[in-house]
Amino acid sequence: MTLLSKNELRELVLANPPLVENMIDMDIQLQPNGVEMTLKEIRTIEGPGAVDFDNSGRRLSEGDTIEFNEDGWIHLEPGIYKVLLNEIVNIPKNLAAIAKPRSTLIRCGATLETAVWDAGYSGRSECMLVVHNKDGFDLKKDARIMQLLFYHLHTEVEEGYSGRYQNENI
Ligand SMILES: O=c1ccn([C@H]2C[C@H](O)[C@@H](COP(=O)(O)OP(=O)(O)OP(=O)(O)O)O2)c(=O)[nH]1
Repeated sequence: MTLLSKNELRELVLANPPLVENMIDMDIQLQPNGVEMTLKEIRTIEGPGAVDFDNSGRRLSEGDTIEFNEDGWIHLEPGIYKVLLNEIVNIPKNLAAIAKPRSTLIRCGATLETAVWDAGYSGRSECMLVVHNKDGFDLKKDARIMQLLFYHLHTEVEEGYSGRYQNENI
């Protein structure tokens, strides 16, 4: 696997379908080693989820949207939250991606928990925000919160992602 850098990312963002669409400002969000993703919405995570082997007993936790104030900010007390991103990603069959929070979050005692973006997935993704700081953390709508890192696969997958979250939130 090799990590894509800025010029390759720009080409793929300008392709059809775009690797990442609905960016606020491509010039700011395209970074040397990845694409910065921004905050659309924050929700609570409520009720027990469930997961098993064959997904027959899978149950997702629920949650409510937390509103931004009139200046576009949210103050979050310590805890866990679901984060919805503004951007829609379209991962081709020869790439996969992983994400990391911006170090600014880490430096403030907050972080994001993320999984793997599969070859062939399209959608507006969701992650978990964890606020560890006892005094909480403030976030503004559209904040750049995480970096998505795209990797070339040694071999393209024959069948792309076709799970439950395909085309989610779009
Ligand atoms: O932090 C992440 C990481 C990935 N994704 C997207 C891209 C990924 O391709 C898709 C599905 O993720 P995963 O394969 O981990 O889901 P699953 O729990 O295994 O469910 P399924 O088997 O239905 O895909 O969700 C997110 O929304 N958030």
